[in-house]
Amino acid sequence: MAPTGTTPQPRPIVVSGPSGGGKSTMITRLRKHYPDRFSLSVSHTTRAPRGTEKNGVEYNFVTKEDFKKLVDENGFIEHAQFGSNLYGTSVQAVKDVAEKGQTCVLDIEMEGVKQVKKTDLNARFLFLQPPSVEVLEKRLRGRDTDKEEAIQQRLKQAEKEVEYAKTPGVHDKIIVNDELEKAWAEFEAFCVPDETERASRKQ
Ligand SMILES: Nc1ncnc2c1ncn2[C@@H]1O[C@H](COP(=O)(O)OP(=O)(O)OP(=O)(O)O)[C@@H](O)[C@H]1O
Repeated sequence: MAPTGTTPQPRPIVVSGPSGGGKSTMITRLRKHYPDRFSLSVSHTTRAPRGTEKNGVEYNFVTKEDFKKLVDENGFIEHAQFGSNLYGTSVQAVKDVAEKGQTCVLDIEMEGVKQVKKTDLNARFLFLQPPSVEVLEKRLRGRDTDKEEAIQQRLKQAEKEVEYAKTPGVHDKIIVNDELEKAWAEFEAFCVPDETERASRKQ
């Protein structure tokens, strides 16, 4: 149910951490157990809708002109170009989730975290840290999704992410993703602080 009157809107949760740190693993699990409570934001794109895709559902479909205008207005948390198309997560898209009474979960990298901190989103910040560079490398290889060059690049970027995460006050919670079940329990407790609610989650 959408919040009314003085009911505070759910605060977005920003999940960051090195690529391969386990963000997708945790967020997928969270959404499976709490499908009505958590939601992802709808991204903007300048590519054309495909098939049955609807504006505002799969994406917010916009023109290049409108996209660039929003960039100039600092309306994006993150944006990037893939091929000839632009994609981005807007501040408003995150607010839209909160306005529906759901907690928006954002999976973003360091620069995005800094950007969120400049907004009025009042987010909570969680950092997923791999136990070591060696373990991270093993997981990235085990995932079998990246070429060698991409793995090396991700490991280099990981060092920067971990360094930034050491800045006092940047994150509300740092979880070392060593043993999956232990990390999940900490992750779940941060996202759903209420024990009773956790006890009645969907299986
Ligand atoms: N605690 C864990 N123990 C062992 N393997 C794990 C653990 N957590 C995640 N993994 C595995 O590590 C790999 C990377 O995890 P995942 O894809 O969730 O990372 P990510 O942070 O979402 O990465 P990206 O930012 O690149 O999307 C996956 O194959 C996942 O199954």
